[in-house]
Formats: sequence, C-alpha cells, structure tokens
Amino acid sequence: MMRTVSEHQHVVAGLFPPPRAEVVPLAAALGRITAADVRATVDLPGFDNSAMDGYAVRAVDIAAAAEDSPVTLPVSADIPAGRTDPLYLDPGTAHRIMTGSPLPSGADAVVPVEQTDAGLQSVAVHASVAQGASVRTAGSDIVVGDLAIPAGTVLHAPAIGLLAALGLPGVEVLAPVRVVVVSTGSELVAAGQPLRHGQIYESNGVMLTSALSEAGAIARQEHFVPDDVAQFRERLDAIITDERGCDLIVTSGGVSAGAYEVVKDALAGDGVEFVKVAMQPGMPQGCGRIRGPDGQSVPIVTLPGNPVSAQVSFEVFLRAPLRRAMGLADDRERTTAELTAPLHSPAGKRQFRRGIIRIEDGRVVVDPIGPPSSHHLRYLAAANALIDVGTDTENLARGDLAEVILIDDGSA
Ligand SMILES: Nc1nc2c(c(=O)[nH]1)N[C@H]1C(S)=C(S)[C@@H](COP(=O)(O)OP(=O)(O)OC[C@H]3O[C@@H](n4cnc5c(N)ncnc54)[C@H](O)[C@@H]3O)O[C@H]1N2
Ligand code: MOO
Repeated sequence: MMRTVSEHQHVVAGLFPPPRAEVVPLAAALGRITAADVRATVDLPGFDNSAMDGYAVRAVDIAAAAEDSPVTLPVSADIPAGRTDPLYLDPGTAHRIMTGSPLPSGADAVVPVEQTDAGLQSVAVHASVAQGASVRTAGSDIVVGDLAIPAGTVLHAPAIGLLAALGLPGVEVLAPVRVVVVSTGSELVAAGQPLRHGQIYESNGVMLTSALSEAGAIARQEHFVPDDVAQFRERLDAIITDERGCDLIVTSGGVSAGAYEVVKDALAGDGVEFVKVAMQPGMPQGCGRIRGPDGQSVPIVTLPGNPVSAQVSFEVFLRAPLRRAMGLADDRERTTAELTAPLHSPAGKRQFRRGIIRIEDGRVVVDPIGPPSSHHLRYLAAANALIDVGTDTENLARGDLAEVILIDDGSA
C-alpha cells in the first residue's frame, strides 16, 4: 500500500531539527528573526537631556517672564552635545544648551532659543515654561530590563536602530538551514557542453537550489554525479565534511524502480527509506538520515528526477518544514478556484496539476495548463498555482471548485 501525502509530509517534517540560533552583527540583521527576547541593557535616554536648542533653567527663575517683560539671567556655561563633565546650574542662572546635551543638575526646564534673545553672556527670556518643559528624562523611552524586541520578531530597520541605540553590537537570530543539493544521472550534461543523443542538460540542481533559497535557506548546489554508487557516496561524504556545513542534503533522481537507481542503491537500508507516495507527480520518494565519515548524522531527502516531480515534491514535502525550522511561517496560500477546463486524476492518487489562477468577472478561476506527466517543465514554469486534486477525486468538470496552492513567489 502506498504512503499518503500527509503521512510522508509528517515523516519529512520529523527530520528537521528545532531552529538553531546564531549571533549576527546588526549590519547583517535585516530581515532576520530574533531567537530570544532582547531586553534593554541601558536606559534610553541614558541621562536627562534637552529636547531643544535653548537655555537650561530653573522654571521658577523665569516664572515672571513674558513677551514684553523678559527675565534676564547670566549665562554661566555652554553645553554642546557630547559634553561629559558634571555640570551644576546655580539658582538664578542659565546654561546655553543644545538638543541632546545633558541637562545640568539643578535645572528642571529648557527654554527654546526662539523665546530668548539668544544672548551669550546673559540671556533675556521672553516666556515662562513649566517644570520639565523640553526635558527628555533618563529612561523615558526604555528602562534597563524592559523588553526591547520580543523573540520571533522579523528585524526591520527601526528595530535594528533600537538595538544599536542600546549599544548592542549584534543580535541572536534564528539560523537559516544550510542545504546542499546534488543531482544524479549519467545522462546529465552541464550547460555549455554539446549534447549527444540520449543526454540532457541538467536542470533540477539549479531549480531546487533556487527554490530552497527563495524559501529562506542557504542553499548550495553540488556538481551532479553519474549513476555510480561509489562516486555518489564519496560525494555525500565530501558534502558532510565540507567546512561550510550542511543541515540537510537534497538529491534528485535515482529513486524509482530501474536497474541503475544510484540513490536508492547507495542508501536503501542504511538509514534512508524509499517509498511510493500516492501522488502524481512525485510518486517515488525517499528520506532519512545518513552518516558521514566521522559518524555525523545528516538528514537527507531524495526527490524523484523528473523535473516537475522534483519541484512539486519540494513544494509538497520540503518547503513548509524547512521554513518552520528557520522560524518562518508557511507562506503558501491555499484557496479554492473555479476550473475553466475539466481535469482527470488517477484513482487513489492525490494529483498536483499546474494552473494559472486569475480573476474573471470578479470570480477566482484557475486554468489547468499542460498534461499531467512530469517532464512538462514549461507548464510548471508558466504556472502560478498547483491544483490539488484529492485522492478520491477522479474527475472534475469545468466550473467545479478546485483546491489551489499559490506558488507564485513574486521573485519573477
Ligand atoms: N518501473 C517504474 N518506473 C518508474 C517508476 C515506477 O514506479 N516504476 N516511477 C516513475 C516516476 S513516477 C518517476 S517520478 C521517475 C523517477 O525516477 P528517478 O527518481 O529514479 O529519476 P531518474 O530515473 O534518474 O530520472 C527520471 C527522469 O528525470 C530526468 N532527470 C533526472 N535528473 C534530472 C536533472 N537533474 N535534471 C533534468 N532532468 C533530470 C531523467 O533524465 C529522466 O528522464 O521514475 C519513473 N519510472
Ligand atoms: O510520479 Mo512521477 O513523479 O510521475 O513523475
């Protein structure tokens, strides 16, 4: 009996470790997700300071000041921003002060320069101000120990600014999953090389690497290997011991029922199980854990080689748990749409057909495009949706409502 899609989804999801944390410098933190609460390590502001360019005073000293009857005070100090020495304001005097400069002790208000004659030796103040006017008190924004940024926050520029204002050089964020993609097949040829009859250009490697990157992973493509078990195993060992690190290996090809199934031959019975999943495309699947030369255990997901099968399998089995392992939501939207053409799906299999979803006369409709078989990459390239036809549905008519997964990632 074949495994259901949801059973295999569960098994693949179980291979992913819980999210890992790493510390990155703030300059590299944009878009990253905080792994832990960040609490304020200093007060902001760190000291009482002026909100205006003007004069630090005791409010009581200028209580009688008015437009036509100014109060004149001697100016006994000048406080530009950055002055660090302790300052004291004697009663009956003023200090010239700039925005952000520390308020001298004794002062309890700032008069904006516009309400004075801007004098340097003495200043005529033309308005009274309340106690606390134009003063930004220490800790009025955030106090040591306050929650500055909660865990799970996607860091945008202002949040990074707050971390910088707190004097933090870096932040603990969730680490992306490092994935290495390796395609298999003796028929594969790299772009730029001439093709002989029976050979094809390799396409799954860069396609899957792109899909993994778009999903947020750090994905790296290895050069493909021929259908040779020894070479494949050697390549896996090299991937596992590579100093760039690898949290997951994704392979394509060599998993079905033929005589030269390199992935299956190399790994079956050795921590990796190969199964048939009741779906089209993407029926032959494998996953598990492999051991490296030093005993390291690395999860591996072995996708079928047909290009549409490989990419649809990524969508169905890998994308959501991969994102979860990085603290990211599964951002693939599902909806229902009216079919503009009939569909046939094999009995007992969940089918994922390519489609174009669009709005017609205010209704959400989906055009099925291309045949069901899994070598029609051009239709997958043109699609913005997968039509998800349930296991028990064999026929859908034009006008029927179909389940649809939106796969347009907006990167085009
Ligand atoms: N007797 C059976 N035959 C097949 C079965 C089966 O159950 N019994 N399953 C079929 C299904 S469904 C699929 S899907 C494929 C999967 O086969 P493999 O994963 O073993 O992949 P390959 O045989 O290596 O390749 C299949 C197909 O895809 C092309 N391919 C492979 N890798 C790439 C690549 N990196 N870039 C571009 N194209 C690639 C390859 O040339 C083949 O045409 O098996 C069916 N057979
Ligand atoms: O199920 Mo295979 O995945 O048709 O191509």
